[in-house]
Amino acid sequence: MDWSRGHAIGRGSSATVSVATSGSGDIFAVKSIELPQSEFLQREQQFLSCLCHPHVVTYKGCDITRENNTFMYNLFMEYMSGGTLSDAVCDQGGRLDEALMGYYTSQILQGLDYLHSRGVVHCDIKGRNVLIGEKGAKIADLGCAKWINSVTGHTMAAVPIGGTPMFMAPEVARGEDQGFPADTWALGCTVIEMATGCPPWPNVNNPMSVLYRIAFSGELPEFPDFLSSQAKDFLSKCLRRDPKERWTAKQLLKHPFLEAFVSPEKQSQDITTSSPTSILDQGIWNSMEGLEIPGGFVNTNSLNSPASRIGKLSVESGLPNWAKWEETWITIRRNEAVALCGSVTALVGDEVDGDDMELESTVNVGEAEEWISFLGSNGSCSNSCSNFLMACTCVEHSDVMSSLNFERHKDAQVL
Ligand SMILES: Nc1ncnc2c1ncn2[C@@H]1O[C@H](COP(=O)(O)OP(=O)(O)OP(=O)(O)O)[C@@H](O)[C@H]1O
Repeated sequence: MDWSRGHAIGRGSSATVSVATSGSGDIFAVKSIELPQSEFLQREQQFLSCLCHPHVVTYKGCDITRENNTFMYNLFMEYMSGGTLSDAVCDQGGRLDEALMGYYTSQILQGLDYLHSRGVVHCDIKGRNVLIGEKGAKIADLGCAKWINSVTGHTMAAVPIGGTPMFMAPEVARGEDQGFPADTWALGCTVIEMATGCPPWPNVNNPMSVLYRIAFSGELPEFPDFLSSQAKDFLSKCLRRDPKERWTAKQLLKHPFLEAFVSPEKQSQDITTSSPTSILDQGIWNSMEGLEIPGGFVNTNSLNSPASRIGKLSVESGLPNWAKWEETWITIRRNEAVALCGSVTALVGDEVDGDDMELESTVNVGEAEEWISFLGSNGSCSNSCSNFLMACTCVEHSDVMSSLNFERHKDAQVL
């Protein structure tokens, strides 16, 4: 396909996303990375290319280009003009109206139900991986996704655990399993993000403590007080520590919190709405005006009210922006995990030879000390993968990427 790259619209931990135009004038999004580092993007391509659903971002092809003497791997997708769900929350003053939360939640769930019915676990559901477009929310970024064997219920290959620590389910944080229920947990966390503009564990600023808390504390994220009882009940069905007790996407679609948004007639009401070009377009709100929801009706005036604008300004003017903070976290990828696992084992083992000391000195010293004291108080890293997960997620992305030589450690074994 003949196409040209436009300006960058987003950057993730692995790739850059730009607007692009085809020879025939169609606009789409292209996610690109240098070919030698494109393993994860190619993985995403393998998933996206066999999926097709109104609430999963649409695949449009892929190619390899040569730009400035560099080979680039490019993945084409539909362009989602409204940005991410996290951006939408921020734009609305750091908190979405409950009706809008229900609207987006039902759409994410429809996408999730489809993925699960095709044997795919997304593994990284969060506001930043949900994109907003003309017809509402679509699930994006399948870079961490996995196939589940429908007979055994386990992943098809021994794929290491991935995702974003704040949104990880307890069994994932412990390194035990990452199946469909892990997506349900992450969805519950995303609902909290929509309701509060904050991460599900807002008062913990040490990533290692967050993972420890998720894995072993027995606690649940706090449900926002101001939510309706139906919204809280919905959260209680997503956020159950035992994955077997969590509701499936199909069950959740029937929950009263979402009733107004997923019944066939309301769905067709959604589909026949005019097509706003972004989350800020009045059309999307107008289409929901007066829509009956549990506990009342959608009042879209509140979305553009002075209170909402002041809220937005207050966020812009310096209240904590957790999304920015979150950018410093690692999304655990296979190679990084293998490399870091080796590193952490070396750090906590008693056989710290010269080589390992050299490695230790490349890690942020304060955090390395935290690893050691944490791992020291929780047994040897070699007992399970979970401790390594905690350790590697406590390192800031920039520190790790710039200082650790992954090549050197790629032969380290996942324990
Ligand atoms: N189809 C799209 N349309 C519009 N913007 C997009 C699209 N895909 C991605 N973006 C933007 O690019 C950003 C990065 O995309 P994405 O999350 O897929 O990259 P990534 O490298 O996989 O990120 P991560 O750090 O989550 O692994 C998104 O947060 C979003 O702002």
